[in-house]
Amino acid sequence: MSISQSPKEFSETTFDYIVIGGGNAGLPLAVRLAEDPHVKVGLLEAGSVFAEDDPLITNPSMYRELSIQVLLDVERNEYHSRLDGYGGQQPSIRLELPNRSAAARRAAVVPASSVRPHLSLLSSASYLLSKISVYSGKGLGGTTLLNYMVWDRASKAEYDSFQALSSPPNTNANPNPDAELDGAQPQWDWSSLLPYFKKVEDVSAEKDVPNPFVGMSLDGAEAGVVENGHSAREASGWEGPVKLSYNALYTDVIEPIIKSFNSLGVPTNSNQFGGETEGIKNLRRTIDKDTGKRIDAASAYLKLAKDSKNLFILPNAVATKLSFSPSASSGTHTVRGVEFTVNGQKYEVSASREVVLCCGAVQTPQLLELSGTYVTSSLVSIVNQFEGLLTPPLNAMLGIGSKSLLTALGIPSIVDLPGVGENLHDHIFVPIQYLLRPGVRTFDQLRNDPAFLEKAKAEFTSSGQGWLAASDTTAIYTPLHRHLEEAEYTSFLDSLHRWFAEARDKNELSPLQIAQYQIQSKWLEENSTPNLETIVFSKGVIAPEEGKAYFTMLTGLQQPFSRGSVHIASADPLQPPKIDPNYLANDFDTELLVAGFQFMEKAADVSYLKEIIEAQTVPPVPLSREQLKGFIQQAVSSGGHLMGTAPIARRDLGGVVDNKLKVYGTSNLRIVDASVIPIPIATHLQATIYAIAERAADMIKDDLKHK
Ligand SMILES: Cc1cc2nc3c(=O)[nH]c(=O)nc-3n(C[C@H](O)[C@H](O)[C@H](O)COP(=O)(O)OP(=O)(O)OC[C@H]3O[C@@H](n4cnc5c(N)ncnc54)[C@H](O)[C@@H]3O)c2cc1C
Repeated sequence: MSISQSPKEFSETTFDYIVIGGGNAGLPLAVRLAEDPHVKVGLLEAGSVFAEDDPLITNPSMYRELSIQVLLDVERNEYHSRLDGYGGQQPSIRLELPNRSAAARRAAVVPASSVRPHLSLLSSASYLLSKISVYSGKGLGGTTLLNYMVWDRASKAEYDSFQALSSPPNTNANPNPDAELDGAQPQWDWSSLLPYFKKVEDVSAEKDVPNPFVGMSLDGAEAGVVENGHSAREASGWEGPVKLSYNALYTDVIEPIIKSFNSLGVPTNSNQFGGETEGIKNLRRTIDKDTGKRIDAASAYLKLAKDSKNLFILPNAVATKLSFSPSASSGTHTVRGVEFTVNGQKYEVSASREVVLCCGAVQTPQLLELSGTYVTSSLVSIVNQFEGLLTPPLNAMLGIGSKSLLTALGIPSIVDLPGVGENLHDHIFVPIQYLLRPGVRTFDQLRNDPAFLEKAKAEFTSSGQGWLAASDTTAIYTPLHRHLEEAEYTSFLDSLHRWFAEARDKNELSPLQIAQYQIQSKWLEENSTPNLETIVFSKGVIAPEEGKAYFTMLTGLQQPFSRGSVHIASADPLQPPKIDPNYLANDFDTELLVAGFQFMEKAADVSYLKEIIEAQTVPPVPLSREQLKGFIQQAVSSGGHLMGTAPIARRDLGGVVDNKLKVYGTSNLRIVDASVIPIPIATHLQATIYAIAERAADMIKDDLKHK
């Protein structure tokens, strides 16, 4: 493998495969493709390569700073400015939400009088700001360089839904999953992804150490341990590149939290990787147990390629366009090369087989919409001598995406794919925070007690262990029916169905939204997937006072009904696209968050938690249902899980890629990243994206075998 410093040399190489974006998906994909010594793989990455021991990346405690940055949207620090994928090359993207405007805040139902006395306490809280920031990582490793390192999977039902959206109507799933290796359209479901989840993972750190989660050792009847599908051992991978470990230290709030949620009927899930994900989960982490350091896509995968002679990585290179040649016979377009810039200088590089877009859910649709010209610019300069004779001119900018949207920007669309940049969804969160009674041990100790912090630093430096290697890993995944009384639940479903029928009849929903609704409403009815996640932070997150300890919970909507979009705002590839997250556009999303929030309040009222709580600090006063809706509008923040903008789905539904991840209307352009996830799934995304990348590598290799 070579990490090239010469864009010229890189551009003069003809690669078999060019991968654009060296993140969570792109880097693993490039490394796996280069396992075939007969092909040449080029990887373009917009960001830089971080040193293996850069503490900014590797020290897990840095994520605590990040969590405050992202969830509360306070000023950006060095951590962000060096890594932010939407900043740097691209100006930072801060979302203006109409419902967060000053006017809306004034009109919000939380009475001003109840907020004002606490204003200083809340001054950095996101719900007093009118913008939400969304982030992604920029650098070899992508967002795995800065994410919170938690590792989980969605449920079987959620992955199975990919198949329902991507297979032709009225056909059963491919009865023989092996058939896909003989050129048939592959399946996208739990069974076909499971081997790839396992291929990525290395859980060998768990070999001799039982899961130390306090929930596992609580009284069995109380914990109500879920036994399901595969055994925990069978469902996990033991030899993959991504080393995983369980947290070794738990704060004093974790046991009361588990007991409180258990007593509300939520079981502890001892086998969250087996396909059923409801319950209290102790999430794994991408942390090497021996060194205490973060494992990102670069630290995990580059070592696999260290001896390869056919993988060429060019950092600090922003891909700006693709060049195509039209195919008269089939009507499909073939990508010939990629234009990129390094330090403002333009270059082009050719791909003889395929180009794969792995730029994440925001920049992948941007590149599609700006996808380039019919031929490379060198050829254009020759052709330009005949300017005026050719219609349309060969150097005209072309795009892949909605014809009407692109035409409005003066860009002819070569493949009319209205789904490009649509279907944006995210997980969104709302906080509640409690001040704890004196003596309760939380991560606040690191903030409040300098001697404790020094001791923790020394321990981390000498052994990679201790409180600086520890993190919060408790998450509670629940289906809606756990949150509501039977009558409330039935009435929620009834009004949801009524809304759907009306919206469909008024043509307010896209074909994809209609298909997704059938799936998401079934999940709600059958309780087959969790709909809400509660994340626990054992510390004060929102303006904590000196010397005091807190715990914070965030309720997170996992399967929203609202859909946003990402589209180019200009034909300049270096300008950021416009992200419209459209959070809470659908009232049922607010209703679901109300149910999630009230469940957190209910848990805090159970004796185990009640005993250790001194006061609720955020929101500062108990809220009525109507006030709570206003608070949600103001306090909601992004979970950083943007996905779905180039979904695997049938073309007639608005899909952008087929089951082989190929962009419709092209012969050799694929997408492999968060944008292909077609429907919201209740999980943090990185494990799923690694698995999709591993699978994509096998598909591409297999296609080459059958050529
Ligand atoms: C703050 C935060 C915390 C998170 N925490 C977790 C967590 O704890 N667990 C979890 O599972 N998930 C988490 N996620 C989500 C998860 O990390 C991301 O969804 C996932 O990593 C995205 O993977 P990707 O391959 O789609 O994109 P990325 O990993 O972002 O990769 C895209 C790459 O493409 C590059 N690129 C973009 N445009 C161009 C271009 N034009 N030319 C060249 N290169 C380009 C970028 O620089 C980047 O390296 C978190 C996300 C955020 C933002």
